[in-house]
Amino acid sequence: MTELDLPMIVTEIAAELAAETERGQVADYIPELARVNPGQFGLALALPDGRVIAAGDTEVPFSIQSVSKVFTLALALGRHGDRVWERVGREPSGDPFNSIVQLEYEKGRPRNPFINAGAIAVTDALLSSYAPREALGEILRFLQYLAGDDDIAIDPAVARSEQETGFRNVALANFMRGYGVLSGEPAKVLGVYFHHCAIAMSVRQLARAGRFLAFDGRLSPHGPRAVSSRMARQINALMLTCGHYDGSGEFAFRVGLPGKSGVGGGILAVAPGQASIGCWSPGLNAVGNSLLASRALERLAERTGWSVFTAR
Ligand SMILES: NC(=O)CC[C@H](N)C(=O)O
Repeated sequence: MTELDLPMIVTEIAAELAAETERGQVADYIPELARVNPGQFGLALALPDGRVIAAGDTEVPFSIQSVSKVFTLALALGRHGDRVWERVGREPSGDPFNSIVQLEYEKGRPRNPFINAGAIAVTDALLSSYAPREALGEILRFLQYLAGDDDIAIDPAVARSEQETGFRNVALANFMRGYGVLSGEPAKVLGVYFHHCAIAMSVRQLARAGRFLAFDGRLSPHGPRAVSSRMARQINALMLTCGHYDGSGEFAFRVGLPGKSGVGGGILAVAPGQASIGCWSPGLNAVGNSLLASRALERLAERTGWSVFTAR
């Protein structure tokens, strides 16, 4: 097989998407996110040899929002192992990320760790080992370690904005507390949840932070281990089946790689053995996933041949 010209592929995709006029809608239910300029686009690939290939707005920090759920899940699994699954399931929900409807039928146990209810339950699990401030410190340190970059922080304006308007998340947390699925006080759990969603990172940092998922739990194929290979495999499976909420089937069909989106417009995608991919464009499609980042990843998968469904 001929060697892929990744710098050219990445540059071309970034140029094509910068020129798009239809860019989706920025999330406006979190007022601070409504102010983000939808004209931005960035794509970064972290490769097995340590190189990062990037184009577009590669250094602009954006709100990672639900992409943070991948990292809190990894931390909670590392801390509590399979006991995490006592409070959250592993099935796609087929419902929007902030839906409450299944919770009543299913006795307050969220379908998976990537919908809001599930991620709030995972944050609650973390709080059985850490005080709120400590938990946020652990999450940030974990991301800094994974990305090899200390310059990753919480955006306080986004956290505040969400704290002031996150009524639906308050409902989800109280509902789960009513069923005993949350053990902590809802306000405390939500405080940590809102703050980890408000972490800001660039696509370069995100691509580097996701390397452990592309390389069997290690930061590079023969590098230091961050999580077990079993855990990396399991998180990838959940990203593929649940990472885009009720758009997960469509993303798997079009892109064919595990991915996790956030309403800030970011997507972390994983091409096992090949690359960890950070992509960002703030405008969202109808189900709350980045319109142009999804499109970019579809083109990247087509042009590289990367897919978890293809023999290589
Ligand atoms: N899909 C998302 O990124 C949602 C996360 C956001 N912080 C919320 O709770 O609504």
